[in-house]
Amino acid sequence: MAGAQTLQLVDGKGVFNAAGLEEFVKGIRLSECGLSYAVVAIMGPQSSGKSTLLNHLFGTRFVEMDAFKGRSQTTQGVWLARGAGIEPTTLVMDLEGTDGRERGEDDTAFEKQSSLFALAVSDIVLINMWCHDIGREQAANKPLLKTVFQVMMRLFTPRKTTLLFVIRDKTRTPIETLEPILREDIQKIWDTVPKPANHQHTPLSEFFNLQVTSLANYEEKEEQFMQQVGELRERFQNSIAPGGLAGDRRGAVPATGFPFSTQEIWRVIKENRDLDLPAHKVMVATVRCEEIAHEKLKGLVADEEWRALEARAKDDVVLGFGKSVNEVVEKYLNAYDVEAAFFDEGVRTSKRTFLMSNVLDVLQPSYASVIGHHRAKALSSFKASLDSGLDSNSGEGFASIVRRCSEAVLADFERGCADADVAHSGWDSTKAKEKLSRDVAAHAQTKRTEKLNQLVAKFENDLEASIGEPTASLLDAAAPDTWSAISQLMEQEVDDATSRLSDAIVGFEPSKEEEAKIRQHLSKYGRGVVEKKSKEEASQAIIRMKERFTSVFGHEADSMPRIWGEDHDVRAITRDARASSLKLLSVLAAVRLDEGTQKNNAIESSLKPLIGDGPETGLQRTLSRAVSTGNNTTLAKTQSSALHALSLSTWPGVAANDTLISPVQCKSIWRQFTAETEYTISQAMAAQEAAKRNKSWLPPPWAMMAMVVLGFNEFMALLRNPLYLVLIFILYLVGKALFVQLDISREFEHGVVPGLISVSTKLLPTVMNLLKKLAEEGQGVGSGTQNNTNRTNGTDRDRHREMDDMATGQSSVSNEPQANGNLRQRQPALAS
Ligand SMILES: Nc1nc2c(ncn2[C@@H]2O[C@H](COP(=O)(O)OP(=O)(O)OP(=O)(O)O)[C@@H](O)[C@H]2O)c(=O)[nH]1
Repeated sequence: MAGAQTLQLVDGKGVFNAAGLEEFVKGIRLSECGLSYAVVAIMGPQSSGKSTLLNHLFGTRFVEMDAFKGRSQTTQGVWLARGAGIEPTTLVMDLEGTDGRERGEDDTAFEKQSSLFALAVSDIVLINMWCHDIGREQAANKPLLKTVFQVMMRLFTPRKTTLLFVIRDKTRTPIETLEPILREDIQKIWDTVPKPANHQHTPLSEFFNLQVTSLANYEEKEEQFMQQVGELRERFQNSIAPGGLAGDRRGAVPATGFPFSTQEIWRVIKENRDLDLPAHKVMVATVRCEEIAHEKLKGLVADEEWRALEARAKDDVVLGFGKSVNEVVEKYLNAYDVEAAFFDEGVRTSKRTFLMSNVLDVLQPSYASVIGHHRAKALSSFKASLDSGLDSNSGEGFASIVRRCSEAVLADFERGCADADVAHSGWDSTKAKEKLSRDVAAHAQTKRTEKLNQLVAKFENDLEASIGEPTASLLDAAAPDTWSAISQLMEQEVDDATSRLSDAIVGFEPSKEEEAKIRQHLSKYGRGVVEKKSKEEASQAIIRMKERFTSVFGHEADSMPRIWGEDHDVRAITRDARASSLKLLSVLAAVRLDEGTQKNNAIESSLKPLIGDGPETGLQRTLSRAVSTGNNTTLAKTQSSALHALSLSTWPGVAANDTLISPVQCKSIWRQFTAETEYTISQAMAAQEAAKRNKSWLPPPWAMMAMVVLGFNEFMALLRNPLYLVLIFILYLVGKALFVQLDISREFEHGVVPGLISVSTKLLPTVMNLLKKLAEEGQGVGSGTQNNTNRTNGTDRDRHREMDDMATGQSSVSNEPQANGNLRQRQPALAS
């Protein structure tokens, strides 16, 4: 039924074709028109040639009644088409006739509804009327006009719609005569229409712009009709321009809101409610602006440029982020502005704000991500520049490097934030900057602590070296002022170290408290080194004591090895050696860095009675007797009470944590020491006895005389036969060799019987060995090599040395290493 550009907007049953309208609007691209479009509607009696007029006037294709079928209703509901060749875009609405017989009296309601709809939507309403009805009381258009004026009151605000009365089938009466009569008729009708109180005195001209035109009979004077229609058509060109047919129109709805607006108007009309056009306009603006805002937001979210920015922002800093984002946002805001330009300003602005807020919601995560990347980058840049500053050894202080680097990265970060700034967002990077500052400060603090610790550790190592070994050496010397010397050494080294450390930490700009704390730590550390070294030495007290004992016992005053002779007083030497070891024990017993000498003397005095203590060995008993048989008989009592004091676990006047070896432990160590050194003493005594024996190897003079007298014949026989001499010499050599090989003097050190037994067991193997050596030497004589000579020389040298040993009577006891070896071998056995 409809042509290509014709739409049944409201059907005969009053159903609004919203989907069709959307399609229609899209098809004619109405949304691009803004406010530059006009809406024209036609009202009038049924079959009064409305459709015919519109089709000729606007080039539309509304269905016309077939002239040969008689006058009956052809148009039902409301139809819509676009006027062809009319600028600006003109929408034309053909309404159902107002007095149609087909609908009967009940349909008057639809007449009212469609009339109200046409008045609310249109800028120009054509009132089609027969020329012969003008001035007639029963004219067909009178009820129509009444209806128009009545419903107009329900629009609240006049739109200043142009009512163009088109007088059809114009007679010979000139229009100039007809028009006043028509206006008079219209005024009469207006006056009779009941009005609300606020419009009681409102003139008709306030609501309508009345225009009148006439047309010749289309059926009879078609040519004239066509000419007049052509002239009338010209009046619709630029109809909305000032002075045009709709130049005075008010409250036009922007083109993009037209479909929604018309639909809403029809809905309100159908619900038989009053149509508040201003409120409707705001409502349409609200809905449409919101739609446009959503549309633009959707466009931005899907925008390729934005999506690329968003993807990059996730991974890294995006240079020029703010600028790029602003360009994208600007594009969509401008589009919104263009589309929403003709809607109510208040609504438009508020929805723009709403759009911007939603846009910012979309942008915010990416912005936050970019700022986060800038922050992370700034922090790592700070770390790198700090490390490089510290490694450069430029002489710049730590605090100064930190200041320089942090200022640089914070400035960089601020530039990054400015670069990422999104216009109108109001986003503040202060918090991010504060967090960066905190992170930078935390890292600097960590680094500072690390560097300070390294520095302090270096000084600790220095102290360890400068105090540790000297302390050990001083303790080993066990002089009377050992502890005051150690204390002095410690203070001196700590003072030196703290002074150097103070210079070294200047660059860290430490507070006075911090510096004092570091100095205190170093001082404490120095003391700790002494204590540690002392503990180490104390743990080896028994070894040190034995070394000391061996050293004193086995060496003369001039440090030469002692060769035990008859004139040596073993007891006195033993007492001296033990006293020396006891002194060492007293030094190692406790740390005495404060008033060391006094405490040292007190401990030494407490330990002195131990000289008489020890296991009840033969030697010990001898030594005890030596002490107890002295002139002072009260010595034993004094020693007894002193020994009781040695049963305590701490030294008087010495703090528990300064105690290295408790009195009880001292007692135990001493007991072990005396037991383990006993063998050395007995060895010395044995050596002394042997020396005595060696000295008296010649027979008595009477025996020598007897030998001369009784052996005179043998002596003479020897003189007569020198071969005996050679034989004797050979026997001497063999005997001497056996003497050396068997180490006869040593074997007999422990008595004659053990010596004989030992020598008898070794004799045969030694003789065999000697013979073997002689045989080997006999074979080697012919070759006469240098090696043999050397070996012989070597053997001679050994022999000479052995003979020298025999001559000097040096014993194994005087050989210190051997003695120590024997001592060590026997320690476990003694201890057990
Ligand atoms: N007398 C006269 N008849 C006309 C004129 N114009 C059209 N007609 C005839 O009137 C009849 C109805 O024409 P339409 O244009 O269909 O009239 P309408 O008002 O649109 O009819 P509905 O849509 O049914 O209300 C047709 O037979 C036309 O030829 C005219 O100017 N004068």
